[in-house]
This record gives sequence, structure tokens and C-alpha cells, in this order.
Amino acid sequence: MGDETNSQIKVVSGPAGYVLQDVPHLNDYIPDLPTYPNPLRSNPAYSVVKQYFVHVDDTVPQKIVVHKESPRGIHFRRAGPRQKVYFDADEVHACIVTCGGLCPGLNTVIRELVCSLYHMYGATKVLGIDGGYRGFYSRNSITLTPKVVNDIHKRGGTIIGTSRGGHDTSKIVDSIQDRGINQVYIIGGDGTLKGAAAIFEEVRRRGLKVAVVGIPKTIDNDIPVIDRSFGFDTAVEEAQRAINAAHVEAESVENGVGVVKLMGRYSGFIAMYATLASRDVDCCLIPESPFFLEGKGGLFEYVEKTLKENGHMVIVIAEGAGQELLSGSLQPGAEKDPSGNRQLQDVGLWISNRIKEHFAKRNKMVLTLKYIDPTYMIRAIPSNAADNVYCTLLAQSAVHGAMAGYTGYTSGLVNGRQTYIPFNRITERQNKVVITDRMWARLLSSTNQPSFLGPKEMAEAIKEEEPPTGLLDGENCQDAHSGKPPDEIEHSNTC
Ligand SMILES: Nc1ncnc2c1ncn2[C@@H]1O[C@H](COP(=O)(O)OP(=O)(O)O)[C@@H](O)[C@H]1O
Ligand SMILES: O=P(O)(O)OC[C@H]1O[C@](O)(COP(=O)(O)O)[C@@H](O)[C@@H]1O
Ligand SMILES: [Mg+2]
Repeated sequence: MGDETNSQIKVVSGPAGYVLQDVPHLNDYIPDLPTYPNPLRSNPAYSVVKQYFVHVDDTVPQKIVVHKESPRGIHFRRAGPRQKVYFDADEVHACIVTCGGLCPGLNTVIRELVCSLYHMYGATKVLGIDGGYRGFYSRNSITLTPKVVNDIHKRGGTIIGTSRGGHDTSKIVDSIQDRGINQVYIIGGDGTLKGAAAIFEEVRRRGLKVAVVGIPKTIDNDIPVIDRSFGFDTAVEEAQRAINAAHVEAESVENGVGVVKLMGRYSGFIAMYATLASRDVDCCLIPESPFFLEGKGGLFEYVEKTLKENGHMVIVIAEGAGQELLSGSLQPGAEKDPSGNRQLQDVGLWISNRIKEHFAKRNKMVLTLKYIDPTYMIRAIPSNAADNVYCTLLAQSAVHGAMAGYTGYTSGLVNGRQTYIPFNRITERQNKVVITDRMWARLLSSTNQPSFLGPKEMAEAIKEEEPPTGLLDGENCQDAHSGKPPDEIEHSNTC
């Protein structure tokens, strides 16, 4: 086996630079656990399946763009049903909790967790924890059955409620222990999964036979390693409606400007992909790419130029963009939400007012500006068809893993394959748009906007330590240190 540096990290090395970043298992700290044949063997739906189970050595590479001499690199354990399970059906007492902001698909994940436990593994004790982490110790729980969840995937939000703040590791694990819960499915984003890792560590410290499983969720897509977060496609699709409305308003009047604010506290993926999908956007502003308003090369100059050329303009701005330009008008102490996330000022309203003031002052050009903020309308809708299927696979993978005795992991899509990813890889940093990558260059060429970066900022951007994101091409990301394209670097593994 591999060496264990701490309970979350199990590294197994192999030939040619193969590295498996494995996930913990209950038998890492509980010896002689009984096992049972996987009941899927007798499940009629699976009777046609040739290869019932995932091979014990199946792993998925984190990097798929490689060179002839590349080391095989980091791999993750492949998700799916195993021959043996570590829980008898009657023994399973599962709970599901949803934390943080809403995202399309939350109810689909809940539905599929319940239905997988019931219909694949015969486990019928499933609780919904009411209202996020604090629900473990301060609220009642909701009994979840296939009947209760039957059509919830057609509704936005989460039927078991969510919250921010309120994570108290020992109180939560006390509740898990007192209720006799032995499988915990935690659906949430970067903050939630940090909380899930703390719960896993405490469960292991107490030596409890409890599988702790994370399912990554955030509309911002700010979670690293995975290809994308569920609900992201739905959000990009729904954002088209707002962008189209802004475009119709803008092109229907002389010097019309449509401004649309989209979600993205620290990461601008929704704004970037919605812009690329729409092609009616003239300027996309995201938290990762600083911009300025006044003077040569500034936004005001670009607005004037675009209006002169086209007579109208659409601006998409992620809510986390430009926060550094807004004066600190937040009430003191209101800078953080109950989870410790940065509280944002309404940059959409701010930039709309600044543009109107600027052109009114110069009264050389009368413009008509309409501001649209669809953020909460977008995250409160149910998931689209593609995300529904994605949520189903995520949930089923999570259940297969817990039943197989894995714990302390996040179920996640890596290069199109469901995998089990150690918590520490998910919580180590935030996924951000790499503005020196080809996808952002595609955006700039589709909007024709200036980069708003001076030579100093561009040099900074290239030096950024950010490894490539799951949504990028990756072919031309710069090596974090040398700044050279991959084909000039030996063994680049930053892309
Ligand atoms: N570093 C952390 N350690 C433990 N719990 C955390 C941490 N950060 C956030 N949480 C908890 O996770 C939950 C959701 O976090 P939040 O950041 O609001 O949403 P999300 O996880 O969806 O990004 C909250 O209940 C919060 O208290
Ligand atoms: O839910 P709140 O407190 O209004 O916060 C809104 C923020 O939550 C988000 O939707 C992301 O929330 P999560 O990280 O919890 O998924 C951001 O896009 C947005 O900035
Ligand atoms: Mg978050």
C-alpha cells in the first residue's frame, strides 16, 4: 500500500511516474470489518450488465494532455459499484445535508441519493438534515423516501433547506453519533467541503464507522480538480435570457447600453461562458481580470468607441468583479457573510451609475442604459436535462463509494469520468479563470474588448501560480514558473 502522511492523504506510487491520490477507507482505522456481496448482482436492472463492478485498480488521470515522455502523473480512484460492500442494507442509516448558496440541481442530487440507497442497496433509513450544518444540532430532520422525493428534481432550491455559518464540528459529530447515522452525504461548495473534511477527521478520531462523503456544489464553479460543478451548465443557459433581454433593450434605442450582472463571487466562469455562448456581448468583466474606467484604454473609452461603431452595447459583469474599485461603502463588519465569505457590493448598479454619470457629464453622447440583475432568478431554477443526468451520476457514484466503505472523499467528474477525490485536493484552493489561457483569449476575441491590463498586470497574470482549471483547453497554459509554453518546458505538469 502507499504511505499515509495524514488521514486524508493516501498516496500510492507506480511505474513511469504514476501517482494515485487515493481516498480513505473505513478499514484504514477499523480492522476486520465484515463485508457483504453487493446486492446489485441480484438487481434486475443490472442483470444485463456484463461488467457489474468497477475493477479495484481502475483509476482516472487528472491530466489528459500529455507528451510522449510525460510522467503518468496524478490519478484518482474511479467511482462506481464494487464487488463487496461494507454495510448491510438494514444497517445503513444515512443522512443528507445541503449547505451554502442555492444551485440548480440540488434537489436532483437529493432525489438520486435517496433512490440509489433504496433501489440499488435496499437501504431505507435516510434522513434529510434541515437547514444546513446547523440542522444537525438545532433542527428536526426530515425522513426521505422515494415517494417524498419523487418529483423534487423539477423544483429549484433544496427541499431540506440550506444555510451559511453554524458549522460546529463536535456538535455535528455528536449528533451523528447520537442518531446512529453511519453515512453522511454533504452537498456544498468550497466552504462546505472544508467543513466536511473537519467532520471526517473527527469521525475518524472517534473511530466511528461512518462514511463521510462530499458532493461538490456551487453555481460559481469555483471548485478545483473537477470538470465543472453541477448546475453550471443550467446557469449559463439561463443567463442567455438576461443577456438577450439586455441586447434587445440596447439595440432598440440610440446609444443603448445593456448591463447584466451574473453570479461569481471570486470566479468569473458563468460570465465568461454566458458571454461566449451569447456572442451578443461587447464586454465581459470578471473578478480575475482587473479593469479601470477612466482614461486611455479604460472602460469609458471602450464604451464610447463601441457606441460610435455599433450604436448599442451589452456589458456582462460578474458580481465579484471590480470590488476593489468600489469605495468601502459596506457597513463596518458587514464585509463577511456567516460563513466568512466576502460580502459583495452591487457592482452592476455601481458600474451602471458610473457609466451614466460619465456620459451625462460630458453630454457629448446621450446614452440609454438598462441594468438587469438575474442572479437569484438563475440560481433558484431547477437543473436542465444535461445537469439532471450529471447530478444522477454524481449521486449514484457517491452512494456506491460509501457502500464500498470509502470515506473522506468528494464524488467528482474528472475528464468525463466519475471519481473519488480526497477532500484536501478539493479544499486546497479555489478554481479561477486563468486570463493567460486560450479560453479567455477566445472571449476577448469574441467581444473585441481591450484586456484592460497594462504590461505590469500582464506580467503578473502570467506569473500567477494558478494551475489550469477543468474548463480550460490547457494546451497553452503557461508554466507557473518559467512562463514558457508547455512545449518549451521539461515535464510541465502545470497544465
Ligand atoms: N473553513 C471552514 N471550515 C468548516 N466549515 C466551513 C468552512 N467554511 C465554510 N464552512 C461551513 O460550510 C457551510 C457553507 O459554506 P459557504 O461558504 O457558505 O457555502 P459553500 O460551501 O457552498 O461555498 C457553512 O455552514 C459554513 O459554516
Ligand atoms: O447566498 P448569498 O448569501 O446571497 O450569497 C450569494 C453568493 O453565493 C453564491 O451563489 C455562491 O454560493 P456558494 O459558494 O455557496 O455556492 C455566489 O455566486 C454569490 O456571490
Ligand atoms: Mg462557495
